[in-house]
Amino acid sequence: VLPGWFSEISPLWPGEAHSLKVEKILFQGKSDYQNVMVFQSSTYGKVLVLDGVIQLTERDECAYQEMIAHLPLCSIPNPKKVLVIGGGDGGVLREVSRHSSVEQIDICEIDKMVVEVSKQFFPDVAVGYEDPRVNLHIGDGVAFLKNVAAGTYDAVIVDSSDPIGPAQELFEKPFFDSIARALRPGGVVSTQAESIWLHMHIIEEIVANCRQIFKGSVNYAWTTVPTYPSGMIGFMLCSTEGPAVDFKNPINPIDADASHNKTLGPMKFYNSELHKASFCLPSFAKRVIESK
Ligand SMILES: NCCCCCc1nc2ccccc2[nH]1
Repeated sequence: VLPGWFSEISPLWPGEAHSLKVEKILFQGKSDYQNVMVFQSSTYGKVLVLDGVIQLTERDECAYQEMIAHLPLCSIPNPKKVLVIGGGDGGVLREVSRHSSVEQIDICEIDKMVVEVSKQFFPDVAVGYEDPRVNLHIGDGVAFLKNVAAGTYDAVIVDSSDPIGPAQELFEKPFFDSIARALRPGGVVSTQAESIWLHMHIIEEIVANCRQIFKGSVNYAWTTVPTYPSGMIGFMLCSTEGPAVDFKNPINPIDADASHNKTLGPMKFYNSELHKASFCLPSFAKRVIESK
């Protein structure tokens, strides 16, 4: 049989669809929250798809996981307590574990099937769960944050899917309020913040909410992910009132010699020059994001 093609048709990117050549479908399931599929692509390794939307491929996941984790953690001295909302594939955990100052990594993922499927088909991504500092909570991030004592975390990373489906609430103001409350003064948050090519209106709203809630700094950074429509995705990087955080100046380099970095191997994407460059925006985005 001729291998088929997977085309990513979604209301999130009307009129366009990125396609990948399929060698073999490895898993198809329906969890309590979404459809889950894994396929072997011809040129991007294995691919994780949730409700028809590509979440990661083995070939380019590094560009997303490394940036969403190191942009916040390399911007503050000595991060100790980190919370990941979403990120059930374990890739953000892998990257957070590279920071030897970190003592506790809590993760709250709503869909158990994503964790199990990642451990089965994406061992180099799910390796993050093997770190002894990781505590996995299966549940809704909104509810989880309500039970967190104020000022608990140095950093919160929201590795969500998109505002259509289970992650919808993770893009709304009350959720950002609960993050600000959970962070210490001068604490930082990094969230998946869509594409400036496709979602400028969503980003405009997110930025307006963040400016009301995070009284430290509010920045938008971006990375290039070939298998995401428009070839890129961005992040909100915000800090709460307190010790100033200059996201554009990475003050906390990763200890490359730390033991966990020896087992994980070198980073494939992030470096401090790219850290600085990732906050440079095209004019059409700058005038919306930096004026709000
Ligand atoms: N944790 C996975 C990150 C989000 C994956 C889904 C996705 N893919 C996208 C492509 C362009 C803009 C927003 C997108 N959102």
